Amino acid sequence: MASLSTIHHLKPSSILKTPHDRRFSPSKTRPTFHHFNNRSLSLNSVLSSSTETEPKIPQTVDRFWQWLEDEGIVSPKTPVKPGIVPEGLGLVATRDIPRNGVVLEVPRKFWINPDAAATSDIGTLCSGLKPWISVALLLLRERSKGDESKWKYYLDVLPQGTDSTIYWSEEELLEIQGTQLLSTTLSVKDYVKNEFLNVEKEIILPNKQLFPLPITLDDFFWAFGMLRSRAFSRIRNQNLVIIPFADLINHSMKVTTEDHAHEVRGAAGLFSWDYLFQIRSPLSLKAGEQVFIQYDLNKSSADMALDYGFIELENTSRNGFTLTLEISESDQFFEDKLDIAEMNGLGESAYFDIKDGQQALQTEMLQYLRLLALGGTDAFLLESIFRNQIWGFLELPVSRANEELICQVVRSACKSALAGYHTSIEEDEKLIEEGNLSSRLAVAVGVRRGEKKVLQQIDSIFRERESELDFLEYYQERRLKDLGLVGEQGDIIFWEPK
Ligand SMILES: C[S@@+](CC[C@H](N)C(=O)[O-])C[C@H]1O[C@@H](n2cnc3c(N)ncnc32)[C@H](O)[C@@H]1O
Repeated sequence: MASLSTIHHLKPSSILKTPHDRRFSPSKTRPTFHHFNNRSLSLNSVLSSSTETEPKIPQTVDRFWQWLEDEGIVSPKTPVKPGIVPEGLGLVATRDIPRNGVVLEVPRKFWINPDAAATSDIGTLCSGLKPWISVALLLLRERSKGDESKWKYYLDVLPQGTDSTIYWSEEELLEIQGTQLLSTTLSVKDYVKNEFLNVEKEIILPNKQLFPLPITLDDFFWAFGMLRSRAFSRIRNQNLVIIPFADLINHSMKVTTEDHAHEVRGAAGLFSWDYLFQIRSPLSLKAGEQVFIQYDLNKSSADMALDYGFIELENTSRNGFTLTLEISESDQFFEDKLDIAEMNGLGESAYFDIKDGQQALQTEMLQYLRLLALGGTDAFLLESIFRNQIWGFLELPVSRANEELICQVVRSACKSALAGYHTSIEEDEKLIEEGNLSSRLAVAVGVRRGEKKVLQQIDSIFRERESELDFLEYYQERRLKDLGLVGEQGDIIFWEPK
């Protein structure tokens, strides 16, 4: 049996990276949460002639609607109109719309995607750029053209930002201290900043005729945020496309399918035919009700916080925690373990998403954990003669020491991750119960509560396993059974001379 001392290289910190590994030192002032006024359109300055009872529609939105009409994208037959709704701008049914009824259609020439960037006046600069960067540059270039831009009226209704954590102040980020969301947010911000510095040096500064006005890092973040929150990604041939008008539709958890976007061929103006981006309503709606879609069933709460700036506070099934496991370079069996991991489609690091309520752990995660913990008297399994079988062996407990070690390591990593949050689950739940949280605080409290719950859940799975260590069947026992050397009662049958 392997003793802990023979596998001492396996410390919690070496296999399970927790979010507060990252250095983050926001200012020491207390966080203040403001409701973020994220739209440049001023709701009380320029108002249209909407009726008294309806929220006033800003003039920029009226002008956008007029433009859609002039371009033949909407007509009196269009069953929706823009409205001010709790989620910002949205689309509201003007008559009953059946489930799967067509809500809108937008011809290809208005789509904002890498093709549009390639055929625009910055097209020659875009070849070789990452698709999202070419679209971000197109948005910035068009915005700087003002009245000259083909998308002017659309750009005028875009918000200045969202509640995505990429826009949070340092004080606001303190509210997600210790979370994986914080560490992802900081990595994304670093990534966007580096991309900006590159694009500024290679594209923006050398092409002053196309980018006469300075483009700042904040501008670039604006474009990135618009893409993350508004682009459609799952229609045929379109991995990244902003569809003006269609992007006014908000998300609802009541919608449980993502089958709302279609690419069809049809009339695109008076005399032409083209591809149209079509949205069909996933819900049947009465006149006056808001149109909703499901943005993404697979996104976790943290993904939603980062991409859209909101979460489904009541829906805990999106809560999750990603365990990052790593084969330590200081492990004396590093090469063998890496070889085995790679033969089985994994690498030096592996990531496992654990969801709220998930009772059973992924077999692949247990295999990887057992591999990481393998050492001492179990190390013979790393020999090359077992190379093709070992992954199968690791599906089941290898030895008491190995299984005990994975329990200890995971539990201690969970404890240390839990210690990194500045509030308890109970405190978060009290805040949620009291209500009245600003939109950003609701995201912070919901995500940190969700992560902690999942960490507690992982800890309890391994606590239970720890209590079962004496009753599990291990590799040697299974081997003996396979060889017919274990009797019915688990007793070992010794060879006796006849
Ligand atoms: C595609 S846009 C939808 C139109 C947007 N409401 C607007 O005012 O332009 C996505 C953004 O709308 C907001 N949003 C959409 N659905 C929401 C929801 N269920 N709860 C809160 N905000 C939502 C978020 O700001 C999100 O980033």
